[in-house]
Amino acid sequence: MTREKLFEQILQKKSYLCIGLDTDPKRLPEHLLDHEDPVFEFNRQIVEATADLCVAYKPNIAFYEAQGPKGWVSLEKTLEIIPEEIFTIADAKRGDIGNTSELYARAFFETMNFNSITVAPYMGADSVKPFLVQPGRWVILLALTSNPGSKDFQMLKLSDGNEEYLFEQVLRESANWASVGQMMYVVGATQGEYIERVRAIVPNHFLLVPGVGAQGGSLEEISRLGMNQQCGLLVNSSRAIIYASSGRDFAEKAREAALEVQKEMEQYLEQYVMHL
Ligand SMILES: O=C(O)c1cc(=O)[nH]c(=O)n1[C@@H]1O[C@H](COP(=O)(O)O)[C@@H](O)[C@H]1O
Repeated sequence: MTREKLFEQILQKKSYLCIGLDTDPKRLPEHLLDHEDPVFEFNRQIVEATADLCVAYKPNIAFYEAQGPKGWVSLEKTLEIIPEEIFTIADAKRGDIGNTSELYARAFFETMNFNSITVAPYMGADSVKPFLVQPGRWVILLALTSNPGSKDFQMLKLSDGNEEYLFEQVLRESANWASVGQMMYVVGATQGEYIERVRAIVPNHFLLVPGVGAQGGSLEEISRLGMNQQCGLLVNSSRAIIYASSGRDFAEKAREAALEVQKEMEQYLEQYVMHL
């Protein structure tokens, strides 16, 4: 998908919500357990209830892999029922030596038809470039993650006299690997105080922002400090939406939770993005 198409969808839906399909078989509503593929049935109903409110879905691959072959089947079936205009993210956090990354790219972009994949930058340019060979397929590179451990490496100060954090060097260097039409960055919503430093280096890139909802990040802060002229944000929420209820009304409650976020996003789009 092109950046223009993504922005078009954001304007049309007045939303930059990404819903995380982190579907844990242990958290499925009981009445779904009789279905042949309960995980798929759960996803199907979530997608049906929320597709007009979000612009992206992000299945976290761990939730599917953990179930072995049947998990991959649930994932493929889920991908097939996501409407074509919606951006899809394989949250797989991959990256390896070149020829291995090529196979990861084939797995998620050819065997499966994802628009994008999350990739770890630690192994450097040659581990990321194999994901960038097809136009319209995106790399979403981990820059400043939402978890407490982000301090362990990403926040280390480099000893080159510039007083930069390691995550800033990751942004600066990797911005040369692809255009703004093929690269996005993960920046946690819990990292609001650093968002201006991120935008100083990558003003035009889209950022995938997880960490609102269950992890407590502020949608208002990330929107105010992180938006650019093309919105430039995809804000993910997983548990707070898909597990809004554990009963028969789970899809309806997921819709209500998504609608609440979308309404707030509509306000920020009007306030901060001039195009509306
Ligand atoms: O790459 C990610 O999506 C990601 C990066 C990060 O820094 N923090 C983070 O929480 N995530 C993912 O975003 C989702 C957050 O889920 P909730 O906390 O339930 O909204 C999970 O799938 C995480 O794996």
